[in-house]
Amino acid sequence: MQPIQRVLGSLRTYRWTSLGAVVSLLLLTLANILTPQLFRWGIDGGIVKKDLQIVLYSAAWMVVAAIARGLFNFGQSYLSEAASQGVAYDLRNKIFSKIQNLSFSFHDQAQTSQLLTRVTSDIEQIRTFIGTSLIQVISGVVTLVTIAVVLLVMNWQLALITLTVVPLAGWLMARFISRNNGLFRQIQEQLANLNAVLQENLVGVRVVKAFVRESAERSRYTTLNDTLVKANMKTIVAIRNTFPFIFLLSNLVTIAVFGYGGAQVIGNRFSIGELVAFNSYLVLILQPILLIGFAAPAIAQAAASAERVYEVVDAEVEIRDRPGAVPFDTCNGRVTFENVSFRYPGATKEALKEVSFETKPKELIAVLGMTASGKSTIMNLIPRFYDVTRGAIRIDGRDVRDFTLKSLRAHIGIVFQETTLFSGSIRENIAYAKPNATMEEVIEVAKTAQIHDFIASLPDGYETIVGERGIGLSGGQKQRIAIARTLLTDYSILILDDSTSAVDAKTAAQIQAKLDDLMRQKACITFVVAQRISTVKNADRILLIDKGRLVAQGTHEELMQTSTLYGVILESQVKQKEG
Ligand SMILES: Nc1ncnc2c1ncn2[C@@H]1O[C@H](COP(=O)(O)OP(=O)(O)OP(=O)(O)O)[C@@H](O)[C@H]1O
Repeated sequence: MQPIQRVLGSLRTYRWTSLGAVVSLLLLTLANILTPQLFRWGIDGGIVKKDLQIVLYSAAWMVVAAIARGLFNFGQSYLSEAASQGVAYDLRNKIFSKIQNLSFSFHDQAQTSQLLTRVTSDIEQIRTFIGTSLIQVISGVVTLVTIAVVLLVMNWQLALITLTVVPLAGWLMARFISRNNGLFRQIQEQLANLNAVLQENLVGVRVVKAFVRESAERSRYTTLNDTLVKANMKTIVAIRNTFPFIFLLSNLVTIAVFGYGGAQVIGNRFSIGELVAFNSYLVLILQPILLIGFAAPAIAQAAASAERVYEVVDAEVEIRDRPGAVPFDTCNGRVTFENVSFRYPGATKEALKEVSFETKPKELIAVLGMTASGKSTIMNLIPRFYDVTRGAIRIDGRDVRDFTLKSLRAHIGIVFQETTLFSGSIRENIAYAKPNATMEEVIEVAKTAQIHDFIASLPDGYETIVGERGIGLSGGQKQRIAIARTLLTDYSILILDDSTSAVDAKTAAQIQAKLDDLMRQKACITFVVAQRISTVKNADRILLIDKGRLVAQGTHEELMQTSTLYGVILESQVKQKEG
């Protein structure tokens, strides 16, 4: 379906509001068209015949028409605004919940600034289209047709002279739009580019400063800003090249109407009042052409915006519940990777190749390997952030794809490698997945994550507000809050993906010691992507990953004996520690 048609279709939800807007618009047009007729009546029946009563009557009716115009104008703009706000509201909610549902693979490929533009400025374009451009076009067409009919009925010869302005002005407008359509699109794109640079700089302000790239970034922004101003100036020039001709045309037609109409008045074939009314219609008839002309590029922009918005709304949710999926409620701790191979969407190489292992209940599994060997990828497959390309992952013998996604993820507590905190208090951040948690519960997990003492030392304690990216906290503090947040969930499988990398070795060991007890009590199985020897030594089993393959597994002592790679990794870490 064409995007614009779809936008119009979404007005169905607001059918009565939209209908009200159109009815108000028709009444407004009627009031507009009646006014010159009242003038005609006042002049011909009143002024010419020296009948004061008719003059007063016509003046009174003109007041009524003016009030009606004001009312219908308000009604039309209020109702069309309400309908457009409603459609924008629905679209914003729809795209937001879609973004929430879309799989990791979508977010891997989508650019944040692009998504932001879709949710904000693209939806705004659609709203302007419904609230303004659409009404302009309907109003323009209705006014044009009605005035044309009225003029033809009043005096067909004069009407034909007057109406010549319509195709000529229409042609000039069409030429203006076709010549400048690319320019309008270019302006939109340049605005988007400018916003992208702004967003990048806001997010990466620290990097910019650290690399002393302020002036380079400033000149990048200024260059784009210049281009935008130049493009905007081009439209002004284009407008200057077109619109004076349209006004000239209208003046010429006014003169022609005055000359030809005047002659007809002298010949008593036409009244003065009719001539005045004709002239008023001439002014009225130009308006819709200009309005339709200006609405055209806005409609083209709205169509492009709608296409981008619907692209996200229609994007396929790759990871979803299978028919007949069952809830995941109990876990006995047997996680099986069965010849698992995985390739990231769009990637050329497999990130995991034929990985097979099986865990035993209550095991603490450490996953170790060189950087980019595939450790996080293994972790990502268990909660189905991605689905395996080949093979299967089972929990207690059942394929993870047979569980409902919601229940599966609700029972997997994961601490990501990169920490994201939300704006709000520390308490809110820790209780993110369990907003009704008691203060005791929050404090308990904070103690386990070795962050309670720090939080308690803050003037506002747990109510301290952290910025959208956790500004004001060190990397290690953020990581520990993230651990506390996960510990408060209803996990039975716990995944810690290098989650203490920014915490010092001593604190990490304390967290580990506390976690060991907890994990063994509460989790049926724990995976730790680890770099530290202490973690690895404590593990019941170590999975050694190299270039996407599981190359060895066993306890620390076993691997020390059997794996050269393990020796190499450990040695590098010992050196790192000593260093
Ligand atoms: N979202 C993604 N899209 C495409 N390729 C990816 C994606 N994430 C990771 N990869 C690739 O998959 C491979 C394994 O990455 P993974 O993050 O699993 O490694 P890792 O062992 O956890 O590394 P590190 O220790 O550096 O965190 C890498 O080659 C990486 O480039």
